[in-house]
This record gives sequence, structure tokens and C-alpha cells, in this order.
Amino acid sequence: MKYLKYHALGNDYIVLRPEAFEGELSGDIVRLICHRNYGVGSDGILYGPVNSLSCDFGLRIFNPDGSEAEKSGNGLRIFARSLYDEGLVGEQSFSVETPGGVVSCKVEDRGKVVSVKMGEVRFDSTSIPVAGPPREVLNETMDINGRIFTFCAATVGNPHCVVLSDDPSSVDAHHYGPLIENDPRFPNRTNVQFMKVLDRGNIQIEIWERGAGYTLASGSSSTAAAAVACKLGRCGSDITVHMPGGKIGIQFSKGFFATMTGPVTRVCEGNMDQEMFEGTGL
Ligand SMILES: N[C@@H](CCC[C@H](N)C(=O)O)C(=O)O
Repeated sequence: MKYLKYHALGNDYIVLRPEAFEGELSGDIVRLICHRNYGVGSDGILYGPVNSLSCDFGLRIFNPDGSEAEKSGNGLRIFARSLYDEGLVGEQSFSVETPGGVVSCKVEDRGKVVSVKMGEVRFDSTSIPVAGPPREVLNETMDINGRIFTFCAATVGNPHCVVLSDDPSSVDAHHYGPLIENDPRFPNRTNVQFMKVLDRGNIQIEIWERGAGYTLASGSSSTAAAAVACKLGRCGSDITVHMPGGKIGIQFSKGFFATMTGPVTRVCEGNMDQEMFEGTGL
């Protein structure tokens, strides 16, 4: 089974074309393909282009735990680059339908940079979702094993919990990230960012992703955290997000309509041997 592999600041994805894999991408198959020892290994699978009635292309996004995500910022940049590499798009803008909404992509610098209009970031609890009365989820507190966190929540199409921090660390991301990801206040679980505002144009985040765990970078996390910093009045509308894997630029217009710009790196193309799937019924 042919696949392509790319990474975006160390957030790596496998691109599977439907013609290369005509079966149903079950949770078991996704977990196997993403497994770092028994499979190819990745932070997720991009399955597309699939048919779309409203857009140039459709895309499905799967996390390594087998769950399907509504949107992926790094994933969309990688998907756009894969289309460019295979001559399906040029450097003109094109639309992609995801379960979390429609985005517009533009490949730049011969594919090494991609911009994505990610849609509107929203903070209302019913859209994210967050349990409790309908409200904007801003500067709320949560007690996680006795440690009190102040957080905001947002949706970029997928859910995000942005924890305000003076010292974001991978230690906190690994320890508290899974607890927050699965906290009952988030009915669909959530992605988690520990965010420090550096100045009006820069933030730093550490990331724990829903269904993927600790990642070196995340486009939708960058978008959500930057939107929270802007919403709180701590940043302007042009923000650089600094992560362990590198940095992404986020620009807001007309309120919280976000454009994300960042790099994509091609890793390889390969073929998954049928032996890998023995015993899976595939
Ligand atoms: N790494 C992605 C996010 C992938 C989806 C996320 N884990 C979720 O379940 O919402 C990104 O770059 O946005």
C-alpha cells in the first residue's frame, strides 16, 4: 500500500490516497499504521482527496489512537503540499472540506511553505463543546490533582483548552495534558496547550494533542492559542507561535478569522507490505 510521509515542524503525517487503500480505515488499521514500532509511525493519517460536493477536495484526518479529527492545521499544510507534489494543484488557492469546516489553502515557495485560511476561531462553550451553561470560556479555573489551572477554550473546528502558564514545559504537557484531554468538562475530549505570552507578537506553547499525545508542533493548537492571546488583549492580530518543533505565523482578520502559515517537509514515499497487516483481516 503506497503512502507519502511529510512532517510540519516535526508533527509528522502519513498521506494515504483512497485509490491506494480502498477499504474502511478502521481504528485498528489506523493504530497499526501510526504505531512507531509495528507500523510506519506517525502523528496521524491524512486520507484524501475524498469527494466533496462543495470544495475542490475533501480530507479525512485520523489520530494515532484511531479517532477521527475535525481539523488539523499541520495536516492541511501537508495535504496541500502532497497535492502540489503530485501535480493536482499549482500555486493558486484551492478549497478543502474537512469535518470541521471548509478551509482555503495556498502552496508557496515550491511547496516548502503553505498558508491555510483556517476559518473562524470561536470561544462559545456550545461550539467547542465545553460542559456547563452557554458562555464564552475565558479565564476559568480547573483543579487537576490539586493543581489549579486558569484556562480558556476555543474551537478551530476541533476543540482546544489553552492553559495560561508562566513556564510551559514538556513535563507539564505529559503529566497534565492527558488528564485535561479526558476531563469530563470536554464531552469530545480536547487538545491542550500550555501557553506563555512572550510579547504582543509572540507566544510559546507546549502541546498535548487529543488522540495523539505530546507533539512538537500543531497548527490548530497554534491557531487556538494565538486566538486566546488576542482575545484576552495580550497580543495583536499578527502572532508568531513558538513550539519545540519550530514556529508558525498566525494572522487574524475580521475578528477571529485565522490564516496560518508554516513550513512543510517531505520525508519519503513508501510501500506498506501486506505482511504488516497479517492477522488483521485486511
Ligand atoms: N496536529 C494537528 C491536530 C490533529 C488533530 C488533533 N489531534 C485533534 O484530535 O483535534 C494540527 O496540526 O492541528
